[in-house]
Amino acid sequence: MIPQPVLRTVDLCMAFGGLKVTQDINLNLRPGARHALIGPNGAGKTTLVNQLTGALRPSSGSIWLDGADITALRPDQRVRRGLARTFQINTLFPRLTPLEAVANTICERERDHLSVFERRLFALTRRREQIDEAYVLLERLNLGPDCLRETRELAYGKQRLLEMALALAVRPRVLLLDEPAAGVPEGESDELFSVLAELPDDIAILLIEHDMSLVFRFADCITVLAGGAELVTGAPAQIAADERVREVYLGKARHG
Ligand SMILES: Nc1ncnc2c1ncn2[C@@H]1O[C@H](COP(=O)(O)OP(=O)(O)OP(=O)(O)O)[C@@H](O)[C@H]1O
Repeated sequence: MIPQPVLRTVDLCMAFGGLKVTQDINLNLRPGARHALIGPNGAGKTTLVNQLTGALRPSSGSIWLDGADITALRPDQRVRRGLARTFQINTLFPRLTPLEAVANTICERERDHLSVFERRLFALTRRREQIDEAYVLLERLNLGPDCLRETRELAYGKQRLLEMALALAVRPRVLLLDEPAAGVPEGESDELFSVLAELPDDIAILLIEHDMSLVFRFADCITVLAGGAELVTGAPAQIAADERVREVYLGKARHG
């Protein structure tokens, strides 16, 4: 039996004035998917991701997470339901250590499930468990040795890994990775790929990325956007062999 999609869009459309930037997008991510979203500059990838996260309200169509319509939910409500993202632009607190940042996020996640009375007690506990969980997560992302340094001292690639750790700390069902390789020096990109390859199997991942070598190594399914519309969705081999994709995208890709 084919599993139900964990994330689904139905005829999603977005227009800025007369400009249609997202046109009838029907995206399906099954649990554990490794799905990439590619397309030339201006194809509408960021606009689509912003609708998925709730930063932008679609003009029409709907977004479904685990069978529930989340189209009208705020970004924070979507995160609580298991939809997490990383950002293209670094949004970290420079003076916190990775351990503090991730442990704080884990505490927030735990507090969400508590009553007001329980929250007051939670504030009094020592939070050893959350710190241990944060450390295990940081180790998994190769950040163990850096976990007590201030974030601003970390190499750029390490900061991108920390963004991923923060998104994983909310225990998402779906993780949106918005150009994780952007700005990462070549020497650090292999580490990024090995971390991506080790992410938990039960999390569905939507990767938006210009680095074609990363996309084709990572994804088991690729959607190509062109002019705001879905050109084709398929397995990497199918996408690589598609003449239309070559024409609209691969020939012009920045890193392709
Ligand atoms: N707020 C806005 N108002 C008007 N037009 C917009 C707005 N945001 C995006 N656009 C337009 O929508 C189109 C798609 O932009 P978008 O940033 O989503 O593409 P992209 O595929 O993410 O591009 P890139 O790969 O360069 O990041 C572009 O033509 C852009 O100029």
